Order: sequence, then C-alpha cells, then structure tokens
Amino acid sequence: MTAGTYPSPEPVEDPEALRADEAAYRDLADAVRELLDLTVRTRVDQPERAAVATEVRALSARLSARAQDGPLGLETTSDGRLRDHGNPMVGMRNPVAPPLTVRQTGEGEAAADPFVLGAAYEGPPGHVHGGIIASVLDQVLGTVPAIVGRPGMTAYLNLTYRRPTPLGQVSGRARVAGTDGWKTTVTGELLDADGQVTVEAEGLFVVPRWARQYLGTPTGDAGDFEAPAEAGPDA
Ligand SMILES: CCCCCCCC(=O)SCCNC(=O)CCNC(=O)[C@H](O)C(C)(C)COP(=O)(O)OP(=O)(O)OC[C@H]1O[C@@H](n2cnc3c(N)ncnc32)[C@H](O)[C@@H]1OP(=O)(O)O
Repeated sequence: MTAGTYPSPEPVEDPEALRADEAAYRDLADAVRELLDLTVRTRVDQPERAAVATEVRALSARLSARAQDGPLGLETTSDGRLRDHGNPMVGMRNPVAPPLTVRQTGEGEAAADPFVLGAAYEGPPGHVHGGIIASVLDQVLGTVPAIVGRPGMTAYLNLTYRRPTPLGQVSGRARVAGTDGWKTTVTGELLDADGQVTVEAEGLFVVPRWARQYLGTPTGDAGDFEAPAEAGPDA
C-alpha cells in the first residue's frame, strides 16, 4: 500500500467482504497486466491473434455490463483509508500500473519496493521509456509531501537521466529536501537491478490554495491530521 493516504470519512461496515472484493479487483488487474505484456511480446500467428482479439472484446463487453462512467477517484478501502485504486502507478485496479508499492521508510522518506518494468514500458530498445520513468518518480517523490502532512500537486519535476535504465527490476526512493509553508521540495532517484542510480529527480509539490482549508495540523504520522485548523501557514 502507498504511504501518505488518509482516514476515510466513510466507515467500513464489513472489512472482510471488502477485502475479498479488493482481492478480486487486484486479481483481475493482474490478469489483464499479464495480457498487456503478452500482447506486446506474442509471436503467435495472425489468425490466432485475430481470434484472441475477438475473445478479449467479448470479455470487455462482460465488464461493461456494470461500469461507472468516468474516473474512479478515491475510494474507502478495507483498512479504512482513502485510496486511489485507479492510479496508473499504484492503483490496485489498474493493469497499466506496474504496480508500485510506495512505503514510508523514515522521517520524510519514502521508497518504492523493487518492481518489474517489462516489455510494455520499453522506450529505447531494451530500456525503460523516459516518460514512464517520469511517472514512476512523480509518484515516489509525490508520496513524500503526503507523509509529512503536505499532500501537494506536482508544480515541477526535474529529471536528470544519468544512464539508460534496463528493462527489468527497478526501485525508487525519495526524501524531503526542504519545506516552505505549503511547498515541499523533494529529491529522489530511480535505481536499476544492480542498485545503480539511473535517474535523479527534484520536484516541487504544492498544496493547492483551494485545498488548504481542508488540512488541519499535521500530527507527523503518515498524513494523519488533527481537526481542520482555522489557518495554516500562508492560508
Ligand atoms: C500520494 C499521492 C502522490 C501523487 C503524485 C502525483 C502528483 C501529480 O501527478 S499531480 C498532477 C500534476 N500536477 C498538476 O496538475 C498541478 C497543476 N498546477 C496547479 O494545480 C497549480 O499551479 C499549483 C497547485 C501547483 C499551485 O497553484 P495554487 O494553489 O493556485 O498556488 P500558487 O499561488 O500558484 O502557488 C503557490 C506557491 O507555489 C509556487 N509555485 C507554483 N508553481 C511553481 C513552479 N512551477 N515553480 C516554482 N514555484 C511554484 C508559487 O510561486 C507560490 O509560492 P509562494 O507561496 O511562495 O508565493
């Protein structure tokens, strides 16, 4: 699970049933992720590919029998927190997500556990697409302001691609580099399977003005808040 998420205002009536429901969503996303990977890598002949396409469309029709319009937003999870299950980096329901698991690793620090970027994320032959790397680091760095109580949007994200990142296992890490009111500067890195830094990042994350009234006083515990305060810094 991703660090830096928030208690839900909705009580969970039946956490066991919700956990089972979540597991089924996760399993579906895992299965479709496998399909994505094999869609890129398959060498079966053309009639077989056409037959598979027909079957996949039939499966999509079954899922569309009950599907919500538009995006997923935040949902209450069995652990009683709000989660973004549709998120393309960490989302439990999203087969596009590698998926990342970003955890708090210390005071103002987070890390993405080792995960695999395969053929579906290829840019330069054999290597990870630069835009995918930006997405990964946006997520890893973006978790840090949330865990220190300043869940901000990315104002800028500067990347230095030191060397190509081979497809396969990668990991990420990030930490607070500075805070200024509602602004948090975060630095971080992407590492390859050998633990070598391939990409360095610096990002500025800003709590939008419209959101500041909803944030109370951070308690320092992974984004938990006291009751909303009348005013925060610069409110
Ligand atoms: C756990 C979840 C992890 C999620 C990680 C993923 C995060 C994302 O991908 S977010 C999506 C991508 N980002 C966006 O769409 C953000 C779009 N931009 C915006 O909404 C706004 O410009 C926003 C929120 C950054 C700031 O706007 P607003 O709230 O009106 O405040 P604004 O007054 O413009 O700026 C606040 C402060 O930030 C500074 N600032 C804003 N943008 C920048 C910038 N690019 N560079 C430097 N400083 C900046 C301003 O100068 C100002 O500083 P000060 O308070 O000292 O005068």
